[in-house]
Amino acid sequence: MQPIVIAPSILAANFARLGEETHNVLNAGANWIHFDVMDNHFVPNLSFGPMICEALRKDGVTAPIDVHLMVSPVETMIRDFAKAGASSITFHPEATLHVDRNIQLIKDLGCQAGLALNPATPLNCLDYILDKLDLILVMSVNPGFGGQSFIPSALTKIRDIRKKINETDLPIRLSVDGGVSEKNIASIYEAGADTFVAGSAIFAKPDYKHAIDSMKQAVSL
Ligand SMILES: O=C(CO)[C@@H](O)[C@H](O)COP(=O)(O)O
Repeated sequence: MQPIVIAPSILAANFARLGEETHNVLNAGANWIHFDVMDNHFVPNLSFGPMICEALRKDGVTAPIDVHLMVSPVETMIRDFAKAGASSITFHPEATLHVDRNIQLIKDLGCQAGLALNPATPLNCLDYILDKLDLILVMSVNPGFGGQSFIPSALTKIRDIRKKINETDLPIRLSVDGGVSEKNIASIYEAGADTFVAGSAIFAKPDYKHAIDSMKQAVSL
């Protein structure tokens, strides 16, 4: 298992003060910044693109930026986000005919490669590519919006993926995204996740440090 990572999703931040909000969660103890990219095509919502990622880098954000592409097609955005300073880039297998090629593209551009699985996406999408991945992102809500409730069947999926990862002996991260909070993070961790994406459970709280510390304490860090 990899060291625990708390990755606030800035989708839930105040967009009018995005730079300040990003620095605030990092100063409050966040390990990564999770960057949700929505295109109103693959998912029914529109968020932000590579220019915002680049602006955060120019504003002095040095922490890993974990880009989650909820877009189709993916190739152009992979190239643009790698250029804009993304550390990892994750896409959905349903968004492209060429999963293997796009994993390779991400790596060739110097980023870590991830695959995101929607709640109903079967695990056989990991066949033949598992050893090429740096990260698997389990969606515990249907993608498109923050503030939804955690879908309990995600716990079974996390356990099943953890078994697969452990069989490889590779340092593949298992990330969980959607409805993660200080109340359920312990059960998600026990199921086998090591990376926790949380939007409203952090940004809707008045004290980001208290919110992040509560999550870390719940997994005994
Ligand atoms: O990618 C998504 C939604 O599509 C997530 O990153 C959510 O934005 C997480 O938000 P909360 O469920 O934690 O509010």
